[in-house]
Amino acid sequence: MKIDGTPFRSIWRAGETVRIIDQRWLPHEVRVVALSDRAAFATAIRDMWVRGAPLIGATAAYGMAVALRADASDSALDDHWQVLHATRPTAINLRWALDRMRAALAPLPAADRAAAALALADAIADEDVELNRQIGLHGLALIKAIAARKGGRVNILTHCNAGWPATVDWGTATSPIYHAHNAGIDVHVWVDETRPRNQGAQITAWELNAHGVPHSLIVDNAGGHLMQHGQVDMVIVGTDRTTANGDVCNKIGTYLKALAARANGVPFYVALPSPTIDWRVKDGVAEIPIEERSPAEVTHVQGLDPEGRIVQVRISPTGTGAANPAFDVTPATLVTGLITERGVCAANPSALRAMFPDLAP
Ligand SMILES: CSC[C@@H](O)[C@@H](O)C(=O)COP(=O)(O)O
Repeated sequence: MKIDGTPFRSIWRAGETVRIIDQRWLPHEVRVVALSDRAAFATAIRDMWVRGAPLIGATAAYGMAVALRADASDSALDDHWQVLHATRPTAINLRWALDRMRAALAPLPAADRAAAALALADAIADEDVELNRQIGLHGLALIKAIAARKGGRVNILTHCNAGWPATVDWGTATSPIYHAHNAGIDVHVWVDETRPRNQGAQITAWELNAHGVPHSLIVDNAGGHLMQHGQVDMVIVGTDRTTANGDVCNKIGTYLKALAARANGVPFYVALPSPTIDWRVKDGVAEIPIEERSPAEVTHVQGLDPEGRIVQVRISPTGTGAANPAFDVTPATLVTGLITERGVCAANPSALRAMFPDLAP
């Protein structure tokens, strides 16, 4: 997508150098940084310079490629896998990308691994762009149908940032929105701010603004009220891990939106590329590891001060503790449909298996 008229991806290569947008500074500054060794890649994923399930996967792939330049032995291949895999626990794309890299590289002579790894990381990044573009086309059909039925503006609620900065390009939840907007459909997006880190306020609002998509920022608790008053036509969110049964794990608060959507008859869609499916997991609530992040993300908020400095401000009493589970699981029964690169399917095991017979074990 474009920033001030210039096309950008969230991660890219200039020669041998891998660059990212350091998302900690959005929306106030577009800061581009180069990641030059394994430690830098691990820090960038763990400390959320990059975030969003598909981008975490692509970054890990490039991290493996850069790490292999320093040491491409068999034991190093496993060690790079371990270090990069330990960065964040919930998004399955991380493991998917690292497993794919290791499986392709292990049979090669050590001397050939680094170059092959870079080419494979490029392929993973390019594939992600295409998967998300396809998701957009399938989601577009859903939005078109609502626009035709309703005969006016389509109001879509989204949570967190499942936009282009969470992927390599297009986004998952935002791809149908961009496609609809580009096709001339009048779409308006309710953007949940998404406490505690405010990915909605900081990143989704920024990218929709940059592309000229009408949107309104809302506090996380406003969605139910808007649904009760007929102001939400559909919900589209992303996911960090989707089980073989169709449960979806996404940013904390997604589950409450799904409950409110069900109570108000609002369709609740989840957009995902197939690498986000964890075929080994059936029961999302019981089996998906939920990342617990720093209490400081809850007790403080980050923003720009009048002098233009990014600062953290305490909002709770000193001494008050905080819990910070970063994700929750929405059971498949609350999901209207899964928007994948191959089409829209029901969130149940047989529909998922029928959509991906070649991937399901
Ligand atoms: C297309 S991204 C889907 C999800 O990864 C996204 O909704 C999300 O929850 C991101 O969480 P984050 O903690 O910012 O990495």
